[in-house]
Amino acid sequence: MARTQEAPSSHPLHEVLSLVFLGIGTLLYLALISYSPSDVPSWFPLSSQAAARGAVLNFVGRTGAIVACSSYAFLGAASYLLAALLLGYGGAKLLNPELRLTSRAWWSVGFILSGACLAHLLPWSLLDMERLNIAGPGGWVGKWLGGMLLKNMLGTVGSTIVLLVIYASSLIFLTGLHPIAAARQIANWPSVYLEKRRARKMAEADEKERLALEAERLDRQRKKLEKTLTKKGVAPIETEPGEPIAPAVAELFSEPEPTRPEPQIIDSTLPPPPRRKEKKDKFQPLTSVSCENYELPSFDLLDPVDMGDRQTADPTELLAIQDTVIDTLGQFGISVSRGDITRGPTITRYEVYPAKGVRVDKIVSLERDIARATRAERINILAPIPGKDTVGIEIANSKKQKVTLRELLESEDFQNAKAKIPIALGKDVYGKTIIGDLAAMPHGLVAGTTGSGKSVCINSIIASILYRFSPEDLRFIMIDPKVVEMQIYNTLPHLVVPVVTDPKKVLLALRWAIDEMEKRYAIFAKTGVRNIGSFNSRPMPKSQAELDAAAAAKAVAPELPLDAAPTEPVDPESLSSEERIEKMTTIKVQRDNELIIPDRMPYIVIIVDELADLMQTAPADVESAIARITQKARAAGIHMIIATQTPRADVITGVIKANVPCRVAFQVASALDSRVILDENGAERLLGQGDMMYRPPGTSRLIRAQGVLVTDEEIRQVVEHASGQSEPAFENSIHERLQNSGSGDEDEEVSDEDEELVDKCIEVMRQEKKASTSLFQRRLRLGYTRAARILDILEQRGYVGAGEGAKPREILVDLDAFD
Ligand SMILES: Nc1ncnc2c1ncn2[C@@H]1O[C@H](COP(=O)(O)OP(=O)(O)OP(=O)(O)O)[C@@H](O)[C@H]1O
Repeated sequence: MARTQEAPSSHPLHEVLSLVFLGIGTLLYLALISYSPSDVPSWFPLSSQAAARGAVLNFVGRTGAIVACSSYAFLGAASYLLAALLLGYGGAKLLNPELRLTSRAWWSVGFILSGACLAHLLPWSLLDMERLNIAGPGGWVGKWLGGMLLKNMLGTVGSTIVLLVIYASSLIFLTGLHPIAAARQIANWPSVYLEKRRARKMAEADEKERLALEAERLDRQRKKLEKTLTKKGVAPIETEPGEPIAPAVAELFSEPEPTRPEPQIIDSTLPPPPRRKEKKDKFQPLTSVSCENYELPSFDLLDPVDMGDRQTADPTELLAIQDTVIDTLGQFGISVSRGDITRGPTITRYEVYPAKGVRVDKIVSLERDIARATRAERINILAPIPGKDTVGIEIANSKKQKVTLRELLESEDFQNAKAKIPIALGKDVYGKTIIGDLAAMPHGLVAGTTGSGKSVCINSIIASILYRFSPEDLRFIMIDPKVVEMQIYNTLPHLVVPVVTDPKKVLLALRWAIDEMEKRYAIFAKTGVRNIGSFNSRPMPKSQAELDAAAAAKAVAPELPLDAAPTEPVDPESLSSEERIEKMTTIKVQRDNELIIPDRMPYIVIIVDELADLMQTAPADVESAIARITQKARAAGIHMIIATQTPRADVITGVIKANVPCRVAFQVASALDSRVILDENGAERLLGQGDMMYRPPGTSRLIRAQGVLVTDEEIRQVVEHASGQSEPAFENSIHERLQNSGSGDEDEEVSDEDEELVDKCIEVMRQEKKASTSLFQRRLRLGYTRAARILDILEQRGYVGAGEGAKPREILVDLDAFD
C-alpha cells in the first residue's frame, strides 16, 4: 500500500505536545493558587506539619499540594513564571507547530532564575512568606543566587540592574517581541502620519493637474476634428469640453504607430532555385590572355549538393522555440514580441522586438537562462542585430547542413563577382554566399583550435583560386611546417617552389617574395604604372616599328656610373685588403637596364599554414619578413594568407595583426583567444566544424557563417586536373637556393662555441650592414676557415644569400629586428 508522507507541520505529535504543555501549566497554576501548607502530607520532607490534617483543599489534590510546596520552596514567586511559561509554550506551539522549543530552553532557564532572584531583591514582598513557610519571596534560588551570590558581588542596585537586563532579554528572545522597536514606532507615529498625509495631498494635486492637461488635449483634438468635419461639410460632433471622442474617430488624428512587417520564417538552407540562364560547367579565366592551352577545371570534379541533407525546417518547432525564448524573457520581466526566424546551415536566428523601455543589455545578461530554457548547447545573443531594431538569439540547429564548394562556385554571386581574386568562404545565417576578394583584403588571417575547420577553409580558398586562374596568371608559395597538410599540392603547376616544409628555409622563400616585390615596384616605376592591374592591362607596343623604337630607346639608355656589383668575377688577391672588403661587401643594386620587363605579371599568393611553428624557429625574422610583405605587397599583386591554431599574442603579434586586416576565426578555447584574432569576444561560442566568424577588411562588422566544406578527394581531383596539363615550373633562382641550403652539412652539429661566434657575426653584420669572410676575419680576429664556416652556417640558416664568386653576400633578413 502506498504511504502518503505527511508534512511535518501537520504531524499530530505537535498538537499532543502543545496540549501537554497547556495541561501541565494549568495544573501548576491551579496548584499554586490553591496551595495551603496544611495539604502537604507530613511524610513529605518539605512539609511543615507534624501530621496530616483532614480534607485536602488544593484543586489538584495532594499531588498538587506537594508540587506547589516544592515549587514555592525552590522558586518562590517565580513559580508563577514557570506556570506562565508552560502555558505560553503550549499556546504558541498550538498556533505555530514549527516553533522550536529546544532552542529556547536556555532562555527559559534564564527567565525563571532571574525572575526568582528579582523577586528576592525587590523591596516589597510578593508572597506571604510566613503562611507559605518559604526561605524568601524568590525561594531558595532567589535567596542563594540573588540574595547571597549576586548581592555580594554587585550589591543590591548592581544585581537588580543585571537581573533586569537578563530578565528582559530572555523575555524578548522567548516571545520574539521587540519592545524597543515597537516603542520607537509609537514615538514616530505622529511624524509618519503627517508625511503620509502630505504625500496623499501631492498625489491628489498631480492627478488634478494630469486630468486638466488631458481635458486640454481632448479639447484641442475636438476642435481639430470639428474643423476637419466642417471643411468636409459634415455637422460637428456634440461633445462637452474634456469629453473623450470616440476612439475610432480619435485614431484618425493620432500619430501613426510604426508598422512592423509580419514576422516570417526564412529557411535559407534550401537549395537555390534552378537558374534560368544556361548553366556553365566551368569558368572563363579571370585574366585575359596567355592560357590558351590551359583549361580551368570543370564543376563536375566537385561533389554535388546532397539533397537529403536539405530538409525543410518544421515551422511549428521553430515557433515553439521562439515562444520558449519569449516566455523565458517574460519570466524575468522583459517583454518582447515575435520577430523573424531565419534558419541558416548551422544556426537559427530567432529575432524578437524588445518592448519600449527594455534595455537590450538585460536580454544579454539572461543568456544562460535562455540557453537552459531552450536546452541549447551554446547560444549567442546579438543585441541588437547590426543595422536592425531587433535582438537576435542564435541557437544551434539539431542537424547541421554542409555548404559545398560546388554550390558556392555555381551561385550567381560567385559567377558575377566583381572581385579580382574571388574566394568562396561560406554562407551566412541568411543563406547569403560570402565571397571575399583576396586582392582587396589584401591579406588574411585564419585562426581556430585544432579540428575547427581551418585546413578545410584554406583548401577551399586554394580551390576557389584554382577554378579561376591558370598558372600563368597566379602563382602560389605554400609554407607548411606541419608537413602533411599541403603535400597534396606539390604537383600543382601554380607553385613558385615546391611546398616549403622546412622552417629553416621559410625565410629564403619569404625573402624571395620580398625581392620579387621590390623588383615589381622597380618595373612599375620604369613603365609608369602604379599597380599590377594597370601593368597587366597597359597597352603593348603593337607594330614592328613600335617594337624597334622601344628597342632603340633601350639601347641608348645611359650606363649608370655606379655599378656596384661587378658582373665579372674579380680575383680578390689582386686587390688591396680595403678594396677587397669594399668590393665584397657592397650590397647589390639592381641596374635599371638589368630589369627584364615581362609582358604580364602573375599574382602571387603566399599561404602559411601554422604560423606558430615558424615563430618558434626565428620569431624576429619571420615577423619582420611577414610585416614587410604585408605592408607593401598589395599593389605588386602579392597576397598572404596566414593560418594558425595558436591564437596567442606572441604568435599573432601586434605587427602582424596591424598589417593583416581580414580575419576569419573558427572555434577557439577562450574569449581571450577570440580577442587576439577578432579584437572582440564571440569565437569562443562557435560550434566547430566550419562554424566561423568573418571580419571583412575595413569593417568592424562580424559575420557569422558556415564555412565551405571541400573534401580531400575534391582537392585531389582539382589538383590532378591542373597538374595533368602542365609540369610544375619552379622559379629557378629560389628553387636552387632552397635545394642548396637543403644539401651539404646542414644537419652537422654546431658547437656552442660556434653558436657564440654566429651571434657575434650577426652583430657585426648588423653594425656594418655587410657580410663577408674577410669582414668576420678582421672584426673578430678569426682564421679564414673559421670565418668561412660561420658564413656557411649563416647561409644555411637563411641570413645571407649564396656566395657568387667574389661577390659580397646578400643579407637576407632585417637585422635591426635583433635589437
Ligand atoms: N565547413 C565545414 N563544414 C562541415 N564540416 C567541416 C567544415 N570544416 C571542417 N569540418 C569538419 O571538421 C574536421 C576538421 O577540420 P580541419 O581539418 O579543417 O580542422 P583544422 O582546424 O585544420 O584542424 P588541424 O589544426 O588539426 O589541422 C573536418 O574533418 C570536417 O569533418
